[in-house]
Amino acid sequence: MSQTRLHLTASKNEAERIFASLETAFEEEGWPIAILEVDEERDIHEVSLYVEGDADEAQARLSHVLQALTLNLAIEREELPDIDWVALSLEGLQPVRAGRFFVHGSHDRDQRRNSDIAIEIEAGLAFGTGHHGTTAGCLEMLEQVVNAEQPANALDLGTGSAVLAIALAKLAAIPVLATDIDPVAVEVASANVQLNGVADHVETITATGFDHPVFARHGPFALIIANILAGPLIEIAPQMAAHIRPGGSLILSGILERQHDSVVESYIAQGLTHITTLHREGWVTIHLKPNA
Ligand SMILES: C[S@@+](CC[C@H](N)C(=O)[O-])C[C@H]1O[C@@H](n2cnc3c(N)ncnc32)[C@H](O)[C@@H]1O
Repeated sequence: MSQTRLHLTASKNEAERIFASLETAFEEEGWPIAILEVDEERDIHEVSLYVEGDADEAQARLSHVLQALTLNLAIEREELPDIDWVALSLEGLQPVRAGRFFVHGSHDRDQRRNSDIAIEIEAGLAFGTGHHGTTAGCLEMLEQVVNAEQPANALDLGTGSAVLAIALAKLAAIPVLATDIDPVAVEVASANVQLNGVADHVETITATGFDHPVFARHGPFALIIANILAGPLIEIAPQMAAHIRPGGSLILSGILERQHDSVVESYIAQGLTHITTLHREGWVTIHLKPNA
């Protein structure tokens, strides 16, 4: 189906407020919404809404959201032809190495080395190609934790493209539950799981936090990895603590350096110990373990 892209530029704070309101205003449609960091120093962020269906109605609702937030921002509209989004999103995508992992698109298969754990990713509209500091930080830390602890199972909460779930399945050959709040991401995740030949190990589902019956069947988990954002990570700290096995590990990312202490404190309050933190491009990846 053809799509219309409605987009506008805003400060980070405005973009986050718009994003939160759009999620509510367009809840039923489930259309993808994205915030792109265009220029962090000048605080320019681009909010895009990909509309399948009545674009006039969507634009009117978006204007209404802006009015309600008292933001006077121009909405730009772009009709998107039927194109191969996956191919487009991979144009110019450079492969990335993080620890032993080599994350690449289909056009860079020939750059794989024998010693690599290669992960082929078609990112499409889902987040996670290994380029972001948070994904790369998670890949590095999960390799260290898996090698040290040999976990028996894992949860990748906020799986996006499934890059971390695939990394876990390839490195440790353990059952991995991969969840995401966004059904589009779950479709992309599931396709990537198939593409990388790890469908026997990875189950993908749409879920918000731990709100899904699957958690009654799965878990507790020896390893939970969640690259979402500081806010939701703090919110779900009690459930995280309830779903981690004694002796297990929690890897948290999507956290800005200045948010580090408040995330760690909220997990310490749930009976976890802070083990270590990895810094990458202004983002942190945090390793915690339940108290013995
Ligand atoms: C930053 S991306 C991370 C993708 C991938 N795991 C990676 O490391 O590259 C965060 C993902 O978490 C999902 N997400 C955000 N909040 C969530 C929640 N409460 N429960 C489940 N998924 C969530 C988003 O839809 C998004 O796909």
